[in-house]
Amino acid sequence: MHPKVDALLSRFPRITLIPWETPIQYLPRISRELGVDVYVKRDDLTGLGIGGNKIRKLEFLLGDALSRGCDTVITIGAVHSNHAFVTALAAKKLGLGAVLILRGEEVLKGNYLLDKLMGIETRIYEADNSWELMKVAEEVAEELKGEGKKPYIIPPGGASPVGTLGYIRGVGELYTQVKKLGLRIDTVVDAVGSGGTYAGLLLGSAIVNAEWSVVGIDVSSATEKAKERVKNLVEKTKELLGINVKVQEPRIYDYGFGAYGKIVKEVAKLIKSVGTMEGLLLDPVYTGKAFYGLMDLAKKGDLGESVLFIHTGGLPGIFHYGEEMLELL
Ligand SMILES: Cc1ncc(COP(=O)(O)O)c(CNC2(C(=O)O)CC2)c1O
Repeated sequence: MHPKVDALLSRFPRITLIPWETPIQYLPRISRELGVDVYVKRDDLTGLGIGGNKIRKLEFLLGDALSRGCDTVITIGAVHSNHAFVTALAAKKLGLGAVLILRGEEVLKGNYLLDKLMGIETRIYEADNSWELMKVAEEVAEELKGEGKKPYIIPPGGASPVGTLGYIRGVGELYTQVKKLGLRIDTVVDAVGSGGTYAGLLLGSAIVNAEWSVVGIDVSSATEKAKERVKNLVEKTKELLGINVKVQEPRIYDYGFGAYGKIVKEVAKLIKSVGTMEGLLLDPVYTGKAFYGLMDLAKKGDLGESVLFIHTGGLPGIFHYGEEMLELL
């Protein structure tokens, strides 16, 4: 771990949910095809349940919940939400209750099937985006308080200053690994949903004074909103940390193909080719679109000679949308 990051984060409650460092993997065939060195930080292997990027945030969010004596976690997402499932699973692992506030059609596939298999309480609502359901989360919290419980609300994607600490710590781990391996990384690339991961990568990279640039791939085709959310998160997290470091402007590109969750042929084909070329599985909602953007930008020469992709997980998305993807191939 990075001493400066460690010192900065040591005063915040954190529960260890990731018992190891996730590996960095080189992709020889993709690199040869692109003429750019492509590495992957395997944060799909964070280990709890389906793994993924959210576990890093949950170490601080659930650490905070426990330090406040909370006993029930409430969070929000789409029915296929990776974040919602792993949040509830981690809560249960820690002996906490969990209520998921989900939006969209109940389909017993992927993460929603996992929600049910694990006996997680889910409540389904109609909403165009997860943030609209924060009001419902507050109502559910009041209901639980009425039952004598101590609820803890986690916003969509864990996109709060406390959640953002997760990827500041993640950058500390990544930077130390890159130095130890003697790698030179020009650009780090990650998918942008709620913006918490990207905000943590930006702020963490500034704290360790990393040489690389950080690029976000917007998977929802709502890039200006994503930039605003990221900027706001960076500023609020700097306040939480009591620091005033200069952070690069968010560099976010739209590869949402028109809408969040839209399953498209280009991405389905890319998932197949990356899977068969490198044995690496991407998902159609987040990492498949993000990797598509990485390859497109790399071909244009926009990412330098050496790129590192943060694989943020999302495997259940293949099982939620697999039949739709198959029809496109
Ligand atoms: C596999 C995967 N990769 C990247 C992201 C984007 O992360 P951020 O939300 O931190 O921007 C998600 C998010 N998922 C959300 C969810 O509800 O699952 C928060 C949207 C993700 O699941």
